[in-house]
Amino acid sequence: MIHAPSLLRRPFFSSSSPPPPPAASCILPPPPLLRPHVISSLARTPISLRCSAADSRSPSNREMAAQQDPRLAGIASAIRVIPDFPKAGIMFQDITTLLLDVKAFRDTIDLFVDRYKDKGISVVAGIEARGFIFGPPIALAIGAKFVPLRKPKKLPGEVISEEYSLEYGTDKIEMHVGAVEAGERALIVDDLIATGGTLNAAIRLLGMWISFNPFVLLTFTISSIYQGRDRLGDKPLFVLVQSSVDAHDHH
Ligand SMILES: O=P(O)(O)OC[C@H]1O[C@H](OP(=O)(O)OP(=O)(O)O)[C@H](O)[C@@H]1O
Ligand SMILES: Nc1ncnc2[nH]cnc12
Repeated sequence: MIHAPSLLRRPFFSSSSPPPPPAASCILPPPPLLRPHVISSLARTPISLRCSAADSRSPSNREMAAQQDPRLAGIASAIRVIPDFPKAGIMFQDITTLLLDVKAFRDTIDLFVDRYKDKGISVVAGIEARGFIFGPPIALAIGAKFVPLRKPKKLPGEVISEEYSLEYGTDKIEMHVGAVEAGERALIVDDLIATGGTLNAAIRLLGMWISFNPFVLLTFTISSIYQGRDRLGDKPLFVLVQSSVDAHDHH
């Protein structure tokens, strides 16, 4: 069971040196609770999920911003939540339903592109597997190359590797040597942060080649973002929507 009630009241966005927020991201909010889909067997039951955004911490500002950008509600509601997958106690945030919703998918990409275009970003690094879905369209739209951060033994060339622990297991990601060069400005893309282990490993990989903090972004996250966010230290983190689910709210 996931319990983090006190943490849930904390700001979920942290950065001591965030990227300059463009207009769209400034107005992105953790607004009033929204309703994503929760699927248990064939039944859909709503649980709470909040739209969120970058660096706004004032509830009034956030609520105001939420009203200004209705796309977040559509994105949040397009993410399906499946309790106890792949094991008991995990509230699995399923973005495959978002991909079926053309508007929500497009809005997701557009929000990130609006935020990160014209920031001199030359590398978008996507984390396998779901970062491969969201990263390439963002990379193309902002004029950056795409670098896949892959699970072990998938890349044929010389690689550098980082191990990390997951919410439900351990893993490793690898990157081709030479895919990025010193001085490049990178954006790391994934769909979710839970413990933050994956994202931290990605940052360490990129950090071997890029001297400054890479920007990182997620399409949505779960309640344990607070732990994951803390593990990121002062790295800029951009989250579109945030769930505040309790693992057994649905029961
Ligand atoms: O913050 P963390 O605790 O590290 O967890 C987040 C990671 O877990 C998921 O990927 P997963 O490893 O399940 O791989 P997949 O995308 O191939 O399913 C998700 O897409 C993130 O990459
Ligand atoms: N709760 C969750 N939903 C989807 N992917 C995950 N990866 C780690 N935790 C996850």
